[in-house]
Amino acid sequence: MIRNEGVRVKVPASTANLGPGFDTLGMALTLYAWIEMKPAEATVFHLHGENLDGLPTDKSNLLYKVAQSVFDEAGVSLPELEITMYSDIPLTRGLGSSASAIVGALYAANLLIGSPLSLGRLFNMATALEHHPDNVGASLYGGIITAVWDGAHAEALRIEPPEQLDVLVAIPDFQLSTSKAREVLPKQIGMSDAVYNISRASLLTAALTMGRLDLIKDAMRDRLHQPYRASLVPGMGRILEEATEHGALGTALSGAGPTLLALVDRTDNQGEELRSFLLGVLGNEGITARTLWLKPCTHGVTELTIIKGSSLLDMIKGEVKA
Ligand SMILES: Nc1ncnc2c1ncn2[C@@H]1O[C@H](COP(=O)(O)OP(=O)(O)OP(=O)(O)O)[C@@H](O)[C@H]1O
Ligand SMILES: N[C@@H](CCO)C(=O)O
Repeated sequence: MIRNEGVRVKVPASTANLGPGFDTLGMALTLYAWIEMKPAEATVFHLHGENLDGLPTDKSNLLYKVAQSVFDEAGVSLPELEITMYSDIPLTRGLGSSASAIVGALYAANLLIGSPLSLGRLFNMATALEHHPDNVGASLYGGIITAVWDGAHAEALRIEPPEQLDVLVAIPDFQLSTSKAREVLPKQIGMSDAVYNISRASLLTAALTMGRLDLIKDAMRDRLHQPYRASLVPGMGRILEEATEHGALGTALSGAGPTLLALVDRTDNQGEELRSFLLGVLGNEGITARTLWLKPCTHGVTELTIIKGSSLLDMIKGEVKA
């Protein structure tokens, strides 16, 4: 059943590699992208907002290719689409823009043909495309995600985020592609670093599940990727070492960076000191950045009801954006 009137979805951004959980622990964030998809006579794109500047507006666009992979998987032919997107998620900054685009397009395309594919199947397809189950799992299911991927099959469990948890992100004014940030990683690591991370990833998962925010400081530390990526984000080393003295529960490089993320308990913290610390350290390195206060997003990608006569942009203007 093809829904000729089209479909609209809202998909959250995500942070991956939460602390020691490299390629494993992710969290959805209250920062969003919106996608509308309709069958059309000829393929056309409407990309709105500065975050989508420069992306292709033809069939080479990721959204189009992802939608076609859903139709192929379901045995449906729908070669021409009208795709509209608006995004508040900055591109190539470590906030999962590619994962949210993939998850949003998979979910919208599946809705458009009557939802023949299960969420689990969409999760597998998304992971095969993105290779990082923590990013796509968070955008798909919401909350905190612990995920594994063996190259063919992805599994994830969702953890409800502790209510008092807030997230402060400092987003530098430069882009850092995931592929470039992966090039600096070693091919092999030593047993002591493996144990260092596995123990902390386990502790962090349990601490977040049980609301033990006091354990985050020790549990957030990492030796698998952050030390190697420190030179790509000047100031990061100091932020990771010292932010807990300025009100953070713990800090991490968000995804492949360059965004830095701090978990915060706002019930006993006003946050301004931490914000100034992050901006000050980056500023000393000559890096301009902006900060956003976010929350963990408790829901994943969702369908929005289309009100006749109201465009996607009208609908977004009516929402309070993060
Ligand atoms: N809406 C979109 N439409 C088409 N392509 C997109 C869209 N969003 C992201 N992309 C593609 O994904 C690339 C960014 O992916 P990359 O993995 O490097 O960064 P990220 O997903 O923003 O951050 P991270 O994966 O570290 O969290 C963009 O350069 C672009 O090619
Ligand atoms: N886990 C990936 C993040 C991609 O979003 C990396 O750090 O390379």
